[in-house]
Amino acid sequence: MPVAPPKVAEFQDRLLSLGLARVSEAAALASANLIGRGDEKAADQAAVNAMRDQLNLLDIKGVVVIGEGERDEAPMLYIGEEVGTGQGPAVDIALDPLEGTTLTAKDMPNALTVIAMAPRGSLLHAPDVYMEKLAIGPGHRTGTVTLAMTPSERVSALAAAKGCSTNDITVCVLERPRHEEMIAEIRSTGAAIRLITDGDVAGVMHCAEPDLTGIDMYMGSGGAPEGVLAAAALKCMGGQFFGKLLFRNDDERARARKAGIENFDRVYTRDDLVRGDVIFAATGVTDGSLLAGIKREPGHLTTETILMRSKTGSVRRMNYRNPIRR
Ligand SMILES: O=P(O)(O)OC[C@H]1O[C@](O)(COP(=O)(O)O)[C@@H](O)[C@@H]1O
Ligand SMILES: [Mn+2]
Repeated sequence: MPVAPPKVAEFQDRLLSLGLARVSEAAALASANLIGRGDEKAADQAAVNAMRDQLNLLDIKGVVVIGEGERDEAPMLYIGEEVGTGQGPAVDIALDPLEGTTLTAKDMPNALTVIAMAPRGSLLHAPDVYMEKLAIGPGHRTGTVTLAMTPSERVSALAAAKGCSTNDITVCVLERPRHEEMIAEIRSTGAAIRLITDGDVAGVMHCAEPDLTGIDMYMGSGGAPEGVLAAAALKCMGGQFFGKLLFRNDDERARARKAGIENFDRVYTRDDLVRGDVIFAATGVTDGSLLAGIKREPGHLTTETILMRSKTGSVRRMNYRNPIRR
């Protein structure tokens, strides 16, 4: 008689998502004492340690596919690290224990802890290279804007889709010398630009809630790992995302090949980066337009976490009060 294959535990996203919120909360709480202390490395390390400890308590057979770096350069939460108790569904994990290390060290807005989880094999193994990104919120026809359009064409196309003037569009862009030309071109349309110094996962997420954040579109290059995390967030919140990997040298191309990337010119859509259901949690570290940062009150710290599931489109906001034990 043929032996029945072992039962594969299902991706129980309803239950797992609650565990995921604790993971992002723990990372944020661990970085609390390092907000505004000018030490990016210490803040990141604290978040990494806490995130890893909490992740290892979850009943999953997890593999980090977007993590702190390659195994030889990141001792913890490196790409390929197995996490969880090993009892449970096989999942891919994408994480950034502190997205905005500099924002945290300088106590500037929109630093987050971020983690996403999906069935094994469904998240793109993005190498640590740059990615050209473009995002808009929900409610628009696919291809309303594309990476093939020039920045000014994208602004005009989105304004036409929204039935407003280009003057009414706000684009979020990372303030970098490499973006100077793009910024000038966006400005030539009359659109406003919200420049951010770091944190493009939050930048992209802002597009999903334009009424709350005032941001309609995100464009420019940033980390490819952050691109996968942003796509996971938009898959839950709604919205379009396009990304193309950018290579500066052969070393970066070799990294991509190692990660299994074959087509270097491919434009990835949101659903190419995240190919199935995903759950996503982010906790505010410093105050931002989407999430409140960690608050220090007598005797406790409080956090705000956004917890989302793409299967249902459910978005939960959770406040957590963590007693300070002495
Ligand atoms: O600073 P660069 O090289 O332009 O890279 C941009 C990337 O760095 C960040 O601003 C900050 O990321 P970390 O805090 O995780 O290092 C990302 O949001 C963004 O994708
Ligand atoms: Mn980051």
